[in-house]
Amino acid sequence: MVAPHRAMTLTDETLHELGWTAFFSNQLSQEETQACHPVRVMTVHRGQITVAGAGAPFSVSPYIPGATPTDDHPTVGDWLLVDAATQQPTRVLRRRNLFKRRAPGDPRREQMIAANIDTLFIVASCNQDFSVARLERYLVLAREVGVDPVVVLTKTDLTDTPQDFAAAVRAIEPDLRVELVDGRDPASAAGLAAYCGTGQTVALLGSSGVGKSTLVNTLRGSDSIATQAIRESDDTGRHTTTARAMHRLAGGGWLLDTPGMRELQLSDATAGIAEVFDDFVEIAQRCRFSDCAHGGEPGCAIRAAIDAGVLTVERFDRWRRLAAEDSPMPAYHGKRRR
Ligand SMILES: Nc1nc2c(ncn2[C@@H]2O[C@H](COP(=O)(O)OP(=O)(O)OP(=O)(O)O)[C@@H](O)[C@H]2O)c(=O)[nH]1
Ligand SMILES: [Zn+2]
Repeated sequence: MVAPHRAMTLTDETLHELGWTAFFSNQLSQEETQACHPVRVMTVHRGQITVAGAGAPFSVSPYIPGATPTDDHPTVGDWLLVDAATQQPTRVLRRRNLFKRRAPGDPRREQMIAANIDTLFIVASCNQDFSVARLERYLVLAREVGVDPVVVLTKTDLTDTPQDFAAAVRAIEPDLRVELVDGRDPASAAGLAAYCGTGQTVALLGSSGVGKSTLVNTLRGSDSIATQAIRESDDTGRHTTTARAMHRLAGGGWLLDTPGMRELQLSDATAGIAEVFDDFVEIAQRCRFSDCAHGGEPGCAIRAAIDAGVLTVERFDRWRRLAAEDSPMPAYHGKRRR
């Protein structure tokens, strides 16, 4: 029994490196444990997905028989069960979290972007582009999706007072994790290694120019984006080169980076807003009128709290703006719908 046991251990290690945990293995029935292999989706590209498991990466069909809601189909970062005999995917395992966006050109349709991310780096820079309001929006999104956020403040070399920026972030939420980095300097970015260990999956979000690509290159070390294309056969047997979505990091973790992830916008985020502004939500419950607009109605607990210095008027304005954007009324969205 020695040899099979050793083989088993090796397999487990490989899956562990890919991010396999009890959360996923607990979902397998005894039958599935015997008949299927778990694999992680590395790339989704033109009707083909590339997966990695115990063994070399290979391509499988993205079509799962009987999977009707769109969400039952695989996206990047997913764990998928593949039938050992037929190599056909049988089902997507329940996700820890799922990033979606409105499909470009059809806002009623949702598109899956990425799944099973352990840590979301919300990137902002220590310069005039820094905006608490924008960070709050990204935090709301992180809460909504159910992913752990870490705020990464870049360009610390361009300011004498990086701690002031960090303090402004902590004022949003006292327990928020904040990392200060010069994104171009590997030694400075070393503080991020704690989130990028074996089997850990991270993703980055942030506005244009804050230093996301710079950070990605630093985290990946010598393993630049250009060297991580994978070759796969398309339907006609020709070889095509596909940009990978899951990038191996020096510390053993994974960076999930797709164009969709970078372009993510805040959409419906009611739950997330309530969590980031839980102090406001709680106090608003004490307003005399349940539909209080906090605009000067009698018995408004929010106004009273602002007057008493318990809540700041700046955060109140941001809360109101986010809540308005989140409203189902098109007029609040600031863009016309046809
Ligand atoms: N001084 C300094 N410059 C930085 C730092 N991080 C990034 N930069 C510079 O800022 C500029 C923008 O960085 P990018 O990494 O391209 O930013 P990005 O977020 O990927 O931008 P998009 O691709 O537009 O989304 C580049 O000129 C970088 O060299 C930093 O920590 N310090
Ligand atoms: Zn009120």
